[in-house]
Amino acid sequence: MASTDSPPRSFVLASRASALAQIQTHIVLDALQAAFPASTFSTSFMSTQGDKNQAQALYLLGGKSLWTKELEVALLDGAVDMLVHSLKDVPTVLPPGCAVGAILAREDPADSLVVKAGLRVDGRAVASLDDLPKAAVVGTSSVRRVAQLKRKYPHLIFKDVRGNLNTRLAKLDDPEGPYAALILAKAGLVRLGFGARVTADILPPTLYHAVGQGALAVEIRADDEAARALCEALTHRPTQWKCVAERACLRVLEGGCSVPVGVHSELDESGKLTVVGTITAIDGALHVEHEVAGIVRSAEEAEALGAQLAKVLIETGGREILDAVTKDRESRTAGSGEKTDVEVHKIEAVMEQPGSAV
Ligand SMILES: NCc1[nH]cc(CCC(=O)O)c1CC(=O)O
Repeated sequence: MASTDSPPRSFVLASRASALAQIQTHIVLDALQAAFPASTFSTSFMSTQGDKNQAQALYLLGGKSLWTKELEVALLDGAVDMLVHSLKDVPTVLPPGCAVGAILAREDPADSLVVKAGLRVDGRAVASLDDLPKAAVVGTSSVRRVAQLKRKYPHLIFKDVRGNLNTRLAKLDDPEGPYAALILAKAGLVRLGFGARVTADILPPTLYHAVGQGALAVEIRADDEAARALCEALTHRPTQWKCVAERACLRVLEGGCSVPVGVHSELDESGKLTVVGTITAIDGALHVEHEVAGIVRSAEEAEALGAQLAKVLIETGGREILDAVTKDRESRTAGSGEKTDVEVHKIEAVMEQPGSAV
């Protein structure tokens, strides 16, 4: 436990090296520095498995910790003290010794349509997905988005697009490139200063966003009480309750960022939390959707509500959809697991060190 007379500590904040990750880390650093002027904060940026493997479809990479593993190794080693993540990239089960310390106020969690610069169809600007012609190519690397959008737009072609946000926008606007539009998280575009590129939001019931989308999380060592106390001050309670409910739902569904689970949450002034969850088959043919609501007074109660939503989804057809998704992925990745094995060994080595687990 940090006592009040212990010398102010310095904390190293770490994240991926992408432009978005660096901006997000500075958002957290500025908030910490303002709230705790006696402590010092610095940054460290590194690339992750998700950054390194840009060729393979995210869905087939399949791992739940693509964006977090290398960072967690550095955290548990004590090389860094706080990891800044997009919450939606944080697996619902963390390695032993790691904990979510803070969840900051959420940006708009919506998914947005971004149309190719200057694109016109029949002489008119494109204002929504409804304006795109048959066989137009829409770029997104999220199975959740593809699965849901195939239901309403079976005539469009959904094509994987990888790379950081700047790269994706360059691929979109390339006059020789195949994409008529991309679907991207609005929060990332806004934080990078590309908010003006948003053509339209794609909202429920057309598209439910990812669990945790739009929120920033700070991951800490579970036994670092000083870091935990600092993080407590950054946490935005309404965002935290919505997001822990969404994450509890996904945890029960045994999913990761690459399964077609969508959500939408609302918390009103009376403390009533409403969470809608969806599971959609990869081809869009099957879809289950449910809503739960209840008064919540703590993160634990929010978590219980999210877990209850998952149970209803599983019982009403979700189980069959998730099993089919798993089978599909296994059949497409058979014999190509080497990269993942290497990373797993690395993290196990760290977790075996005495004192790194709680
Ligand atoms: N790894 C993808 C990812 N992780 C977080 C964001 C955007 C920011 C957020 O959702 O908080 C994105 C980009 C996207 O989905 O378009």
